[in-house]
Amino acid sequence: MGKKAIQFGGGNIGRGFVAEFLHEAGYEVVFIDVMDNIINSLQNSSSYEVTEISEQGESTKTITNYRAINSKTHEKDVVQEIATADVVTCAVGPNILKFIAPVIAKGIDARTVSKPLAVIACENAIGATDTLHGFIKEHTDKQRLESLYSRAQFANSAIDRIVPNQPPNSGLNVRIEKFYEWVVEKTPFGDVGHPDIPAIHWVDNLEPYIERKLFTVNTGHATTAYAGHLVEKSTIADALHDATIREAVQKVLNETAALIVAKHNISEKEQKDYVNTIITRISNPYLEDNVERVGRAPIRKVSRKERFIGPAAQLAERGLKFDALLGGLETALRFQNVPGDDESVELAKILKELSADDATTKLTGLEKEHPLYSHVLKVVEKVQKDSK
Ligand SMILES: NC(=O)c1ccc[n+]([C@@H]2O[C@H](COP(=O)([O-])OP(=O)(O)OC[C@H]3O[C@@H](n4cnc5c(N)ncnc54)[C@H](O)[C@@H]3O)[C@@H](O)[C@H]2O)c1
Ligand SMILES: O=P(O)(O)OC[C@@H](O)[C@@H](O)[C@H](O)[C@H](O)CO
Repeated sequence: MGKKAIQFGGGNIGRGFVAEFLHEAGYEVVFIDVMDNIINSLQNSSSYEVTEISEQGESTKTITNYRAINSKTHEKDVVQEIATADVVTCAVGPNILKFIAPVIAKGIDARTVSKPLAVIACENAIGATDTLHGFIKEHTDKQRLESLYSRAQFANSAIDRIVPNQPPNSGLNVRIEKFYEWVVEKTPFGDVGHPDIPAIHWVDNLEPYIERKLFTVNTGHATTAYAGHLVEKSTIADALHDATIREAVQKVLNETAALIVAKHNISEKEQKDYVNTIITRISNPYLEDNVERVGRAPIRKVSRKERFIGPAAQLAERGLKFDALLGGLETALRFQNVPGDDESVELAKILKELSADDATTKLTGLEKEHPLYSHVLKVVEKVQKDSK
């Protein structure tokens, strides 16, 4: 039998990144989603195209050998597919992991094949597979927990590729940047060995990779999006044309670079080159990436381990500068009531109804005695005052 991968999420990264590389590695890909239109389109087609865009031009790959199942209506089928698969990946968003865990737990429980399933969450979050793993354990019978690891192995990952929202009428086809990076922990696979997916860079310690990515690409991206949204820029590239925004982004990335260099044994020169590459990537006008997509879900983005508070807290602990990150946080807190973004509505409500102290704790999860707390509190107070 050929190799089979189950991909939760047939969205931009699911189709335009994970499935592309699973397909190239020889896997049949079974997409699992809850959106009828995506499932129907996948079921009614035998191929779609991934077009990679770079300054040098475009190149197109054709993705075939896939099926699709709606987990809302066909849960039993999903369980059967997982029971006989080699790999489960997902790109559904960090807040959705708790919803896909129950069916994955059932699928793992139903396995009879001797080789364990490889589970790799492909989300923008630190320890996303650990989070999914935790939910899967909650949905596994206590008597079966001890033997869980003979049925499945769990590895965290860091993924990097800009996939903007796709133009209407593009169907399943995806236009994305050519650059990509997919880094996955190899130690969880032990003697079994990791799956054979050539696009993956396997490492023993993921932390330097995920922190460097999240606190450079995503911190820079989010700073641009929130500042751009405030002055009504529509795309990330437009926002970065604004000298004030570009300077703010550069200052934020100087601060996160100080953390990356101090913590991860990465040289200043290497990090500087990385930052320059990232600014060039996110400035790519051909991607037409809008500020609302990049700023989406602001409550997630201002949380404890995420792109502003995550690095600022660590910088504060080390006695290093974090003022520019507080500026980025302030613009993030002003991303309120954006049409189509539920978290931006919830953010406005939290800032309106809670005291500054309660809002700071609820949004950032920072402990009151943390050296960053009083600084963030002032930012929250300022935004609350301006919102009245
Ligand atoms: N787009 C990018 O540039 C990019 C790059 C790197 C990482 N990521 C990360 O990848 C993840 C997905 O992002 P995206 O841009 O592809 O978003 P997307 O909205 O395009 O895709 C998410 C998909 O998940 C599906 N989904 C939602 N609930 C589900 C459920 N319960 N079961 C199965 N499917 C479900 C949605 O219907 C949608 O098709 C996020 O964590 C994001 O941070 C995105
Ligand atoms: O996907 P999010 O909402 O966590 O963040 C938005 C963008 O910054 C993100 O999708 C980037 O495009 C991506 O992380 C690039 O690798």
